[in-house]
Amino acid sequence: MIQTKPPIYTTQHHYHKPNQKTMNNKFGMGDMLTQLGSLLASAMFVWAIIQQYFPYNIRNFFDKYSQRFFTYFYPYIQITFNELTGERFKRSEAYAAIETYLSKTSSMQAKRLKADVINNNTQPLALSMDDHEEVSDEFNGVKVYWASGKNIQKSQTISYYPNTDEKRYYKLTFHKKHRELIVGDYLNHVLKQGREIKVRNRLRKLYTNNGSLWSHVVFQHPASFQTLAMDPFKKQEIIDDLTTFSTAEEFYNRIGRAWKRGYLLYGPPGTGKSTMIAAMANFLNYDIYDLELTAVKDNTELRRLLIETSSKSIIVIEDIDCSMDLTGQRKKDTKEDEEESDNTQRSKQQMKPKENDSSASKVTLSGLLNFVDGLWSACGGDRLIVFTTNHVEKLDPALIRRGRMDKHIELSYCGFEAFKVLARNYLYLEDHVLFDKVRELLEETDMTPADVAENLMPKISPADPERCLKGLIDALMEAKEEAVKKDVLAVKNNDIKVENGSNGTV
Ligand SMILES: Nc1ncnc2c1ncn2[C@@H]1O[C@H](COP(=O)(O)OP(=O)(O)OP(=O)(O)O)[C@@H](O)[C@H]1O
Repeated sequence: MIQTKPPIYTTQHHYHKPNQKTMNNKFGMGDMLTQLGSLLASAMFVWAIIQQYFPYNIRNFFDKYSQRFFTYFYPYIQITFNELTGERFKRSEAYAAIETYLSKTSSMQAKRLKADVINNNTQPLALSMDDHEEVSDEFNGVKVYWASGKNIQKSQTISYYPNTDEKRYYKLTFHKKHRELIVGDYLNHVLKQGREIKVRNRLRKLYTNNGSLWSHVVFQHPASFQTLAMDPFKKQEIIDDLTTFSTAEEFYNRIGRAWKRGYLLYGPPGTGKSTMIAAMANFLNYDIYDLELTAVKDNTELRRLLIETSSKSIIVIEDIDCSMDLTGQRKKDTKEDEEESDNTQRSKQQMKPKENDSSASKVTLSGLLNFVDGLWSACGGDRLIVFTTNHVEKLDPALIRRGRMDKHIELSYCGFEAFKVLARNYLYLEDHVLFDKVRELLEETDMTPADVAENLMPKISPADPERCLKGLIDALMEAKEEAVKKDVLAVKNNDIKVENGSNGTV
């Protein structure tokens, strides 16, 4: 289908001369129409002169009436997408998606381009067309035109926002007979493609909250599922689950559920819970929102923070049992519980705000449940929420029931398969005569992947794998002896309690 370029009229200082041939074809070849065409062309010429040389208020006056006049004859439809929207002049998501979508076309067609560094390894520069440029695009054989523009408004007020007097926009022009296709399928295509390219190109961010405000740094963590030491079957199951989730937008729409998934990661300290979150973010190409609940004043602040999170992100609440009072359950903690908790747990408890502290967080379990179930679900886009804990048994069952925390993953002490991953990563070793000894010891004693990794860390350069393995074996034997000593001591203490008339339970 041959389509000619439409005459684009805008309220800007630039003017695209109409194509006379196009106009004649459109309205027939009769004399009268030819004359009408010339009249129209003359009118447009006068209008262009006014735009170029007349002061703002006169231009404004002419704009108002000329727009009405041209609309009558003009067979094209225009849609404007402004860059800044809303009260707080937030950058419009549609504008950003269009800019990204047009980047490739702009770099081929536009004469003046803008470049921005995106620090992406594969594509370091993002190109977009400069103001008052125009490019064409084709969709299902239909040609459309994108023009970039800028309105400069003389504002009387002092604004806190930078350059709010300059209002950029993209204007899409297409023939009115294609209205349905362009307004529906084409625009969906542009926004979807734009978002996808943006996600692929973006620098991912790690957000942390200071009270009710998010601040971010660039997220660059090298962890991946390849480097994560855990049982390969379990690992594959998680990878499959994430892949299914991230590509299931239509499925979630069809079954009428929000596109969300909750993960509960639990296990002793140093078993890789934080490392797994980083691997998940790298795998899915998602941002991370590391939510510090103890810094959140109340449920309202929590709601605000969560509403501000973007799609394609993982919202993480680490050590959930230490971050909040779980419906009074913690208040009922027995003395024994306190004795039981290990040093790490105790130090984390110290970080927890005191109950009579006026600055203490008033976020409640019900506030958190509301967020997991309702408010958060109302925000569009895909999001994962991940809770981590060292003490899964202390969590309120309501918080972690399926539907809220869909997948419960236990990260445990290092097994032989996990050790093999670490040996491959740290020492480039697939096999070694000492592996059997390591396997035997790992079956007999508990050592976290963090400790195993530390023992495999080469201490000299170039690395001596055998020396590292021997170091690990020594450490495992030491841990085994410690465990035996602890057991003996525990049995002795129990015996003493029994002698004193107590069966050891309080
Ligand atoms: N499964 C694992 N695979 C690879 N490395 C691991 C694994 N577990 C721990 N490590 C190593 O140990 C370090 C500490 O692990 P990580 O912080 O992920 O543990 P964690 O379970 O989140 O601990 P905590 O509960 O104390 O926060 C990591 O930097 C990583 O190098």
